[in-house]
Amino acid sequence: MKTEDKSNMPKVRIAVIGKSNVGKSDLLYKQTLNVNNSALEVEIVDVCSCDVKAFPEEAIYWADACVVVYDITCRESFTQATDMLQRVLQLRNQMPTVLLGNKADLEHLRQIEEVEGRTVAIQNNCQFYEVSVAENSSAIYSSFDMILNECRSVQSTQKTRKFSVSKMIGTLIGNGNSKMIPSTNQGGTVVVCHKSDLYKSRVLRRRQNFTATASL
Ligand SMILES: Nc1nc2c(ncn2[C@@H]2O[C@H](COP(=O)(O)OP(=O)(O)OP(=O)(O)O)[C@@H](O)[C@H]2O)c(=O)[nH]1
Repeated sequence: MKTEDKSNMPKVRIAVIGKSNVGKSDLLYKQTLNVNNSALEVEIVDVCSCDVKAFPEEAIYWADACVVVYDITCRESFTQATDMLQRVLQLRNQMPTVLLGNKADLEHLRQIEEVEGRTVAIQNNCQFYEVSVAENSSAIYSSFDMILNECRSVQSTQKTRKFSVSKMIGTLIGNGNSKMIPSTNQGGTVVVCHKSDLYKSRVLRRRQNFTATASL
């Protein structure tokens, strides 16, 4: 793909968080996305094992969406995921978020019933899936499709709002002629502060240039 094409591509940044050993890295390496034919650049940060004490706040501000992972065979990972989910939504209550219960292939070792995960997700108003990265379950793809679609719908709402703000400012400064006012945020009417300005890479491993296609 040409560089200029890529620079115009919508971008989605996803933070993946959860206790150590729940399968975050495997989830990312195996992930491929292919929904319809609209290009979307996806940047994923695998936030190395973290807990609420060392909560990756910067990554949450940087991201457009968050995936919280636990291991269905480990009660502690579920407790941590629950705390982390609440913390994420305290910081960014409108952020598209999904709770994933991984290692669903290890049914005989299960410590967390599916209904427990689903209940926490409902209480926090986020999506929930049980998946098995080992078995490459289709729920992995459904969860990422869902989160990308949610992000793109948020982004398109934001674009509409920016356009409206430009027009409103034009009206306020007494210039009703839309030809004289930039209809986009170029030309200094609206300053966009990128979340990446808030982001520091110190505590994170970045997976860049992860390109996917998605719907909308
Ligand atoms: N049975 C089974 N094992 C899995 C699954 N997903 C990951 N694993 C295994 O779980 C272990 C931990 O996976 P990682 O991807 O390294 O976990 P992580 O969350 O990135 O761990 P940290 O890097 O310590 O944060 C590895 O041995 C994986 O092979 C799964 O769906 N089922």
